Amino acid sequence: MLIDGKGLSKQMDASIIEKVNTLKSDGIDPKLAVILVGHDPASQIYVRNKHRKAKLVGIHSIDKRMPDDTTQEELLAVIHDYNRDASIHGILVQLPLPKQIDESAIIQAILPSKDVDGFSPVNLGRLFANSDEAYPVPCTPRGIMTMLDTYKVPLEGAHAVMVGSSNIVGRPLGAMLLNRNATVTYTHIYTKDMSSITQTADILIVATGVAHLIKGRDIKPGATVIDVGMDRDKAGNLVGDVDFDEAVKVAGKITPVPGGVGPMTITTLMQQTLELAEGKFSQQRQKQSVL
Ligand SMILES: Nc1nc2c(c(=O)[nH]1)N[C@@H](CN(C=O)c1ccc(C(=O)N[C@@H](CCC(=O)O)C(=O)O)cc1)CN2
Repeated sequence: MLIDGKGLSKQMDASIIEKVNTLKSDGIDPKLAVILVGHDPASQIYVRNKHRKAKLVGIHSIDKRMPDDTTQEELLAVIHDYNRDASIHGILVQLPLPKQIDESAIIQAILPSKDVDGFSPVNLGRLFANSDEAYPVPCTPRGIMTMLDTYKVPLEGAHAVMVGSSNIVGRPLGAMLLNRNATVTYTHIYTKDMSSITQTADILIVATGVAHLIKGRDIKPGATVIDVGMDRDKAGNLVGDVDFDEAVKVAGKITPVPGGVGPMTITTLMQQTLELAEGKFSQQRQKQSVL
């Protein structure tokens, strides 16, 4: 069965539009600030798509562009301005950043209460501690959890194997799955005999940036396969980290590339901007819902 991230994101958009309208009728205008430093071609596309989606759902978005040679101090000054601006509910800095800028210093400068990407150490700490508070979480992992729940993939007791342990996807997603009582194995570039581990996964999540790394033989029959990769094949086509033509014959459920995880990331960003504007994350001791 195909897990249709694109279709699901469209359904979610409709409900976000309704909630944004309700919020606006209460006098609150949800506002998202998106900061892009430099001219990375992929980042320019993702940022353009974020503004398009924001417009579609009625969220006001600020399109802040800064040149490639922006200094860390200049970027910090913009973040501090946005932190102080009460009309802005969510702030994100598109990653990756140019080399002269320390990514972690930038992420830490965003107020945790406006951290719509869920990357700040405060919010990640809450996630890894399985805190009872409500807090924003990284959008790609949350979008994947929404897909798993929507397609009724059992999590409790399932063996979830992460291939790739990035701060944006692998690590936080492993924590979310652990918080839902899955048995989580992280694998990475130093893992020995990776295939013997992936073959035991009930849920296999692949986020490595290596085109077609995972073949049919690496997958347990009937497993759910989530492909976070966005790579180019020799002909320049967009492909995933999973060899889809092989995997689809073995997997029980599988996400396509494109049209799987990517669209859910952007819709989840809108969902979290809305929730920040609603004040959901300022209510303490409210159990985090991943839906
Ligand atoms: N500040 C952030 N930076 C980055 C994040 C993030 O969540 N926050 N994630 C990625 C990039 N990203 C969002 O920013 C992103 C990547 C891809 C897609 C997407 O919709 N992909 C489509 C294909 C698009 C294409 O044709 O190229 C798909 O998979 O169908 C959305 C968001 C790194 N940086």
